[in-house]
Amino acid sequence: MASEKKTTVLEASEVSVGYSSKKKAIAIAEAISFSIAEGELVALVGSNGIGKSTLLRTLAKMQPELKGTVSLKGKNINEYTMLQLATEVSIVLTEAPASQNLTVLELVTLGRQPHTNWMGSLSEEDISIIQNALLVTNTETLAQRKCFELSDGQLQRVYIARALAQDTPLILLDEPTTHLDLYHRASVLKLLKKLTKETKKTILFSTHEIDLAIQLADKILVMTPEIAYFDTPKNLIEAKRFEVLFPEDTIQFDPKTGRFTVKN
Ligand SMILES: Nc1ncnc2c1ncn2[C@@H]1O[C@H](COP(=O)(O)OP(=O)(O)OP(=O)(O)O)[C@@H](O)[C@H]1O
Repeated sequence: MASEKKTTVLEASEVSVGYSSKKKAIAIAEAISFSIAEGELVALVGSNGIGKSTLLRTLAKMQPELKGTVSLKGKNINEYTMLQLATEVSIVLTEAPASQNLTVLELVTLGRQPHTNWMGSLSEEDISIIQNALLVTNTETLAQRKCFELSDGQLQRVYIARALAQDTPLILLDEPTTHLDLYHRASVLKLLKKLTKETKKTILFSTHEIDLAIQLADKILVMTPEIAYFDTPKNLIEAKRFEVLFPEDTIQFDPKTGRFTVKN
């Protein structure tokens, strides 16, 4: 049987990311290339400060790329207006938002903004999408609670619900499992996996949970100071790409278990 050709959703070609001041541009990570297909769950891993958040913000056009091209469904992201982009990409960042005073329902409803008319009134379809976002993230019982009352794990699910309410084909998440215990880390990642498989959404998330990413992600983008590797977990393990992530005198990667251990 011929294998189904998947549509490419997000592509980066020789992209450099970083920050520019008046005088000069400072590149944080360079020559990043990858191609992510519809329905794929992709993890972005690398040590602290390597540039994961900077890359995610660049992919969402929140800051310009320094070099190279980011394409969304075959079109350069710079050719999209911000409103067009808001119907294609949602991004969940780690910073605590100013919106903690909202109820869960209000925050998730905000996700519909790019789709509603200028008065912001909700159609039946909007309401049904919001209900579904609450349902699949298991947050419907929290709907009337204020966001500041929630635990980190509950809040993380609410942010995912808001991204789902935005109903974009591509979702970018910056460290969705920070501050969560092992059970909730695994549940959030399993939820992301389920969404990619059941709704064909494409999800790229940054994480320090490399062990879990190896088990759950279809592909992984491994950022190292020299180069970014992009492949399936199996191929990356075989090519020994995880060994270079941390100083080997402290942390060792075991290719048999796909886990890191502390070296005594
Ligand atoms: N607004 C900014 N201006 C200049 N440099 C910045 C800015 N924001 C971040 N940086 C620098 O860019 C580098 C990459 O930061 P970034 O937050 O992208 O890393 P990260 O891989 O997400 O790290 P972590 O795993 O710790 O969250 C860091 O050296 C950081 O100090």
